Amino acid sequence: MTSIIVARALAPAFHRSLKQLIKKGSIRQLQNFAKTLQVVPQYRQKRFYAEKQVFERTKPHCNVGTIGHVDHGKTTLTAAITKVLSEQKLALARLYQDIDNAPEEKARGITINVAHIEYQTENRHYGHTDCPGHADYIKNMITGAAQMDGAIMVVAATDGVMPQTREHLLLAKQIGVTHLVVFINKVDAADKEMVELVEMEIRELLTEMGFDGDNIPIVSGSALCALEGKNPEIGSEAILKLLAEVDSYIPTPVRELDKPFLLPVENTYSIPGRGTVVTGRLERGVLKKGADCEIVGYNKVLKTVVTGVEMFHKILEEAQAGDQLGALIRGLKRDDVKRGMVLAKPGTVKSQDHIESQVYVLSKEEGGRTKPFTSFIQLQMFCRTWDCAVQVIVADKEMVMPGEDSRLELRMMRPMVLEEGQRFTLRDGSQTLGTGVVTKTLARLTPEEREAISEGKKAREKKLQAAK
Ligand SMILES: Nc1nc2c(ncn2[C@@H]2O[C@H](COP(=O)(O)OP(=O)(O)OP(=O)(O)O)[C@@H](O)[C@H]2O)c(=O)[nH]1
Ligand SMILES: [Mg+2]
Repeated sequence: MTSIIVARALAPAFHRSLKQLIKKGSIRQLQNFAKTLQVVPQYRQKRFYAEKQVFERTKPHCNVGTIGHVDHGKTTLTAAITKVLSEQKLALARLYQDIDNAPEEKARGITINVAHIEYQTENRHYGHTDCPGHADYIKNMITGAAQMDGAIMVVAATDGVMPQTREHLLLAKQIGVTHLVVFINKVDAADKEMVELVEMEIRELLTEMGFDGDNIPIVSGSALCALEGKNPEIGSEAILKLLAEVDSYIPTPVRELDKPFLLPVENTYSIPGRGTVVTGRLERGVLKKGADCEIVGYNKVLKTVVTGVEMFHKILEEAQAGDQLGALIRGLKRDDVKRGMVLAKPGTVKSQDHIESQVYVLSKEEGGRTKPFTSFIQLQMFCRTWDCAVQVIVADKEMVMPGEDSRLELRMMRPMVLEEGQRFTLRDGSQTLGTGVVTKTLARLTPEEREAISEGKKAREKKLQAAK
């Protein structure tokens, strides 16, 4: 008791030294220090973070999340994972209530309820997303509020495959989450045959949807038992088995630095005596002085060489993804290059003017439209540093209501650099209509089709006139 009182009194000093140690100390020193802090309750949490800070640099990071039908146990499983890992000091145990009452987040004008949880296994560090409701899953996946490198799909043995199991799976597939691990939950409340039947049903569904149904790992257990510390064989052991599968089956994403460089052009300048400079934030890769590159967009592909890279008025040998930089380019005039174009490694990007996408349309409360829309509506698409007029074809229904998601075909007035998985915003005049992700690039538009875009625009204007 006395030691606690003394330690409490010393806490501010501890905090200062902790900061110092995190900056300068060795791992051993930091861990010893962390042990001392264990006696002070308010520092227990800090201790975890102190350790985590040490671990973080040595483990690759991976983003996952739980998906699946309502009430199948996603949140219970999330809580159970943190509980089981906390016993190995690899996570902070999070209560079910803490996860389920996640604070609201705003992503591009859309309110999403989503819990971001953190834990680690021996091999990796994880960011984990759990959403409290179906609508939040849809929004979260489309807007990328928490981008998943892989997902844990939860199916209750008591129910089997249900409508939202399918829907979340379909959406995952659409937006490019290809690696899944399945957890059959609530086996404490189902018999063995039932569990086997559900597993067969899941494999069939996965295959039907184009996933690797034969090889995707399926683990069965009970999240509730794990959370309550009962029946370890279907409780904590099943959780550890699940995590081992997640560790091995979901690949660590390729670091952005390993990808070919790409710089969306924000501005162009002409510097007397030196040439043209383009500026922007390097989205991925490493950009070095002397690199051959292509500048693509607005129907042009310009070849050039980067003759210098600068950041904050300092010369750099190489810039890395995330850097805000200026690149001096050879042989091009300032007017050749425009904001919205992309500077990239030759042959790695392509212009598109026709795509398929999955779009979430904002509800009225989120600042979106009050009325539904149908095909041939003309909108403005915003992506990276460019924007462009698009014609919309609603692919999967008659009309789209505010607050719904839909598959939209977009026909663009001019070709710009676009890739599958890229996110964008659609606006209607000064109002944001929705946000989406490119799911497929389609064949380039023919001149006739492009003509039809402007005709469609005229037709729509006529219709609007008539309605008035
Ligand atoms: N018997 C049993 N019940 C469980 C198990 N896991 C979860 N439950 C119960 O199932 C109910 C739903 O669990 P949640 O974790 O809230 O489910 P969810 O998938 O997060 O639900 P939503 O977020 O509403 O979609 C709760 O009453 C849990 O206690 C389990 O392993 N066995
Ligand atoms: Mg939940």
